[in-house]
This record gives sequence, C-alpha cells and structure tokens, in this order.
Amino acid sequence: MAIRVTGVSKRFGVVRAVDRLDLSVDRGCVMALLGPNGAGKTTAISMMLGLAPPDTGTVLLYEGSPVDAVRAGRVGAMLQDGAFVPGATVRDVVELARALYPRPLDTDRVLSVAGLTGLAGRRLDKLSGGEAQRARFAFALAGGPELLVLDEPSAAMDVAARQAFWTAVRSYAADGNTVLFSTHQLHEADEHADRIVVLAAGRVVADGTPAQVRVKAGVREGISLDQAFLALTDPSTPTGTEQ
Ligand SMILES: Nc1ncnc2c1ncn2[C@@H]1O[C@H](COP(=O)(O)OP(=O)(O)OP(=O)(O)O)[C@@H](O)[C@H]1O
Repeated sequence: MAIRVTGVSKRFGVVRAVDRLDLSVDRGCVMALLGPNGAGKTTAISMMLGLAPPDTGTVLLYEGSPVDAVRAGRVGAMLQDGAFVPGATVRDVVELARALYPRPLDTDRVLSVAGLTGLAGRRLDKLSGGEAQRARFAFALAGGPELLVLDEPSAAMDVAARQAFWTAVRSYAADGNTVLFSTHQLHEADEHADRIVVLAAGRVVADGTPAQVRVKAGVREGISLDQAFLALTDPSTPTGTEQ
C-alpha cells in the first residue's frame, strides 16, 4: 500500500476541512482526487505529505510516517503555489531535487519529459505560468520518487504541454510508481486516472473507476463526468438521465 489514511479529520476554526477521511491507495495506481472548491483536497494532500498534522486519525505512506517517506526520498510533490529559489535556473532546480533524493533520474531526461530542454538555462522568475508549472513538475519528478503527489498540476499548461504532461505521468506510473493528483479538469481524471475519489465537505462521496463513479452518481455511460460530479456534490442538479 502506498497511502493509508485512517479516520483523518482537520478543522480550521468552525470549518471541517477534512472529515473522518479513510483512503487507501495501492502502489502503481493513478488516482484522481476531485471535489468542488473548498472540499478539502489541498488539506488532505498536505496531511498526506506530512506538511500539516491531522487533528485526529493517521496517515501512513509505505506503512511509515509521511515525514519518514519524504526524508527517504520516496515522495515527490508538485504543490499549487510552490515558490522557487530566486535567481535559480530551471536546470538548477532539477539538480537541486536530484541532490535531495537517493535514486534521481537523469537531468536531461527530466528536462525532456517536462518539456523544458530549451528552457534549461532560463531563470525561474522569467518563466511563464505554464512553464513554471512544468518546472514544478520537473522538480517533483527529478528525484525518481515512488509516489508523485500533484495538486492541480495542469491548470496553467497549454494543450501541447498538457498532453506531454499526461503522457509523462502515465509512463511514470507504468514503471510501477504511484500518482495522486487533484484537478478541476474532470475529463483529465476520466482519461488518465485508474481510480477517482470525489470529496465534498471533507468527506468521500464516491470512490471507484470513472465508470463506477458514474453509476454511483446515477448518470449513464457516455454522459460527461461533469454531470456525475455535479450530481454527487450537489444533489439538486439534474443527472441527465431523465430524457
Ligand atoms: N489555513 C487555513 N485556515 C483556515 N481555513 C482553511 C485553511 N486552509 C483551508 N481552509 C478551509 O478549509 C476548507 C478546505 O480547503 P482546501 O484548500 O483543502 O480545499 P480544496 O478542495 O483544495 O479547494 P480548491 O479546489 O478551491 O483548491 C475550505 O473551506 C478552506 O477555506
């Protein structure tokens, strides 16, 4: 098991960001974490990475603590607002990640996979939004981690970058690695995830393959996952099964 979350809750004042979450993720799985704004995705991811402690419950990565897994170089993460070292270049950030991990990938391979070969010497503060996101992906990938955690990874990427990104993710998972990503682009979850977990108000409201999530939502095969998502997270929404 790559990830085992048991009875995890986290509150911020009166807000229950994550509410008694149970979640196990097998090694080699590509899992999408979906949910409306404020559903608790980033909070859950922070706890999985050991960046924030749960109020109650436990998180295990590879049957140990998240901090131990991160220290052992088993985890790579791409966070939404990951800041960069000022003045460093794209190549520097890849080299930095490589230096932190015991089994890093080859620098040129990482640059190529992230679509950054031509930008290797560019300063990070001179990158466009989508390029900076690719640099964050390169940083997450460079250490060759067993678990990649990606919080809204493709949000600013253009179409070509997005396609290359998903090809890289699928090929990384095909090597036996585990990938957990959050997204609001539900078609990406539909196309690229083996398993989808939908959160609403900090709780799991659906968990399964894209087809199983549609069944749970009561929408037909062929109806967009958006409709299933809306039905699961806002029960007043029509499911598209009426006609
Ligand atoms: N540091 C914080 N202090 C107070 N409230 C917080 C904090 N972090 C998150 N929250 C609240 O916890 C809830 C869950 O937030 P979280 O960022 O985990 O949601 P999310 O599913 O990632 O949302 P989004 O899709 O908008 O990124 C929200 O109501 C948010 O306002």
